[in-house]
Amino acid sequence: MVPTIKVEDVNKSYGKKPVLNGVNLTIPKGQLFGLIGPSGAGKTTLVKMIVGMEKADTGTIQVLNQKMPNLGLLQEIGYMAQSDALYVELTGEENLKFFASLFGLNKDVQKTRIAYVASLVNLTEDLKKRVAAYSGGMKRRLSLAIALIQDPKILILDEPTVGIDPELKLSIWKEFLRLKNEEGKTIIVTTHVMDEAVKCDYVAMVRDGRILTSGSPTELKALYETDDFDEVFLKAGVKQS
Ligand SMILES: Nc1ncnc2c1ncn2[C@@H]1O[C@H](COP(=O)(O)OP(=O)(O)OP(=O)(O)O)[C@@H](O)[C@H]1O
Repeated sequence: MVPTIKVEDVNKSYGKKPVLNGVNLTIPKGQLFGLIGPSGAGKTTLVKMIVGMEKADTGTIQVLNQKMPNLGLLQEIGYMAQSDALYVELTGEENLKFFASLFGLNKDVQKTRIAYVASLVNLTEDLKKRVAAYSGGMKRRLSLAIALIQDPKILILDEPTVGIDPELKLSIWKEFLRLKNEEGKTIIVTTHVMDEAVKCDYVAMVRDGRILTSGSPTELKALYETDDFDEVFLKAGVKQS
């Protein structure tokens, strides 16, 4: 089977600082893939390269069998960045309409998609408010809604639930699982939070620009002989250093 995302021998430096070192990943269609690691590990840099916003110095990245960066794939990738890129003078609804038009959705589809994504992130009641008046968590939720607006095959979500309350976090994760199970979406999520990592099908632990270890949560717990995912990360780090 052709993987949905393939990262091969990727290296990246900013100036003299190496940020990614020989990274390899293969992500099949319909997988919920977690990239976990401490701040500064290189997770954002890696996902930006998969989206096509950054270029690898060496190595290759293929998405849906095409080499990245590739503008033709924009429609197929929903990306939620760590910092919100929103038009704060517009309302939530106007932001969603803007992105929906950018992706060429017709008026009827726009209406249906906006209603769906807004309800998913619990923003239906706030759609008419200007984003300038949104809280940090509401902005995160709107960014997530925008990532989903064009119904992309692939979702790349950089810390999607930071600043979101526990109840909504649970319902958002439930939706990720539904999107994967029922719609076959391929989803990459970066997180610091181990209880989110265990919900993924497959996890890669990143530190200092390298993949320390990877596997399903069950495999990793067995490999490091612990039920505690925090401990898996610590033990993986010790083994490498
Ligand atoms: N545009 C840039 N120019 C220079 N250095 C950068 C740039 N972007 C990232 N870095 C550096 O690369 C390293 C990896 O950053 P990155 O944002 O990928 O980490 P991260 O794992 O996503 O961390 P966090 O969880 O805090 O977002 C950091 O040391 C960061 O300072």
